[in-house]
Amino acid sequence: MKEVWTFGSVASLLGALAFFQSVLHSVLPHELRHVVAKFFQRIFNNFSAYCYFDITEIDGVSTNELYGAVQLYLSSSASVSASRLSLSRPVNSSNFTFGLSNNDRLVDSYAGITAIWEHVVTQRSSPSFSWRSLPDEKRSFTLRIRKKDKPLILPRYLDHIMEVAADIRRRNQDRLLYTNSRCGSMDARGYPWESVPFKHPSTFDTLAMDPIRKKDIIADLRKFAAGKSFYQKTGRAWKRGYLLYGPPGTGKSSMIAAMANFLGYDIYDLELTEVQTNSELRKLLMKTTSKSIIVIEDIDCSVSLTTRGSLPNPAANPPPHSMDDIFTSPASAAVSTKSVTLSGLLNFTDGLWSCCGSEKIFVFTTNHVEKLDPALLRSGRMDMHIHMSYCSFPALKILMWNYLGISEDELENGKENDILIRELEAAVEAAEITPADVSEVLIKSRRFEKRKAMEELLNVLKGKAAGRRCGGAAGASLGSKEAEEEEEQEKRALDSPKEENSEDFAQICDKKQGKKTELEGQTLEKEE
Ligand SMILES: Nc1ncnc2c1ncn2[C@@H]1O[C@H](COP(=O)(O)OP(=O)(O)OP(=O)(O)O)[C@@H](O)[C@H]1O
Ligand SMILES: [Mg+2]
Repeated sequence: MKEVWTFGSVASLLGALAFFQSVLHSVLPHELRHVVAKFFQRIFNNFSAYCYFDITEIDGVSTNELYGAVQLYLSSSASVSASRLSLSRPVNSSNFTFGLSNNDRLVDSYAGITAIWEHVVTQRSSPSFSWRSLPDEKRSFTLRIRKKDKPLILPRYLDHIMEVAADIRRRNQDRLLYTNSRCGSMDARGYPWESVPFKHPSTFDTLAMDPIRKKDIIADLRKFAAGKSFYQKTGRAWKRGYLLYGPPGTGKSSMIAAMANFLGYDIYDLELTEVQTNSELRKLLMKTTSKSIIVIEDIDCSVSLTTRGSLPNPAANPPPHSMDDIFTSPASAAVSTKSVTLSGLLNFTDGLWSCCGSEKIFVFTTNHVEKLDPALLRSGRMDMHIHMSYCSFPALKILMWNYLGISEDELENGKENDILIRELEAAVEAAEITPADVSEVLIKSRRFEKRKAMEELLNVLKGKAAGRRCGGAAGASLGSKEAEEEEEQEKRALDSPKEENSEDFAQICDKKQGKKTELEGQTLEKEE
């Protein structure tokens, strides 16, 4: 009886409210109704324990970055807790992203404080005049938190959301490879870089090199990526430089790809010959993002970088006649304002501008380390010098696994009883063959069964070693003990980057240059 009475009273109350509302609608004009509604809303807000923040998709006429970030951020918690989700796949991404459905809500918590998110979607009422076409729906997120919690979490919570969203975006999106091959021109948005999805499959697992050195590099990268507080505490810019040097085909580019895939960073492949001035170089740097690897390949071939802006001597340095002269003449490189100079490049890697953004890795590669200016190699600029050398047996084991599916254990354990494996080990060390050449042989012999493929490889390695021995006899200076010692000294100097190493390195270069001139002199004498 009580229930019927309650139901009856609620029904009559609702009826009275509807009647009252229709009377109000007919008596009060639209503007007055709006004022009354606003008044009641204000009273409600004053007495409510909550405050509300609307994050609209379009802020005026520009897209609101925070809306996109919240959408991504909520997608990470939405996938586990909500029952109805929206699904999307962004451009360049190979992953799906979950999202909060229209007019759904979700409870999140940050630092022990509860935040309630609602996704509000309404139809855009009247098509107002706009320079750009706006979507039919008006979308926004509303954040509801307790008024007393507002000062505790607000700026930090939003920063946290931006960070998480950037992380999700990076994980979902494939790496991007940027290039500046546009000759300094910009795109419609004033951006000097062009990008394509970066799909290089090289990883540290597939990279053939000395396993101990590889471990060192991985540890160094890991330390760098997790070193935010270290760099902050020590007042150092959060960046690191790697110099990769060695003969062609030893895996320098593959190493860069492996680094990018390991860290999840984008790559900026800087084509230095396309850059006309130092200021253009700086602009390019300013437009790179954090968490990226900036690569200059074959730095010795890019531009002449052997002088650091010394004063011009017109007699010794005649003015350049062609564009080629500008790039090839060291002095003109310093004099001309129309070229990148060594000091411009040093500023690029080390100056104040190099710190715009953070978490940046610079990688230079070269086949001729002796041609580089020691200033480029000093520690702090190029923190780690990595020698990519000819294929060793440990590297060969990795390639055998990559191409033939022969495991390291199989080779290591079989070595005692299997002469073929022992011969392979000796031959690969003697052959001085690059991993690229070994890869080619292995690709060709993949059609054979494993044993036959190994025999094929052994034949090639033996042939190469024999060829080297013959070649070595002709070029006596190459195989001499003195030359070996020199090479060893050079490696030592480069592998342990310290400030003094630049001097060691300079001495080595001078010595080498001296020896080269001496040899050239001898050859000339002989010819005469
Ligand atoms: N260390 C390596 N591990 C695995 N594969 C390698 C290695 N070195 C070379 N290769 C193979 O050889 C190809 C060429 O190697 P890569 O381009 O990395 O050499 P590079 O040192 O950059 O040569 P260059 O000096 O000519 O630029 C790669 O695609 C890869 O297949
Ligand atoms: Mg390369």
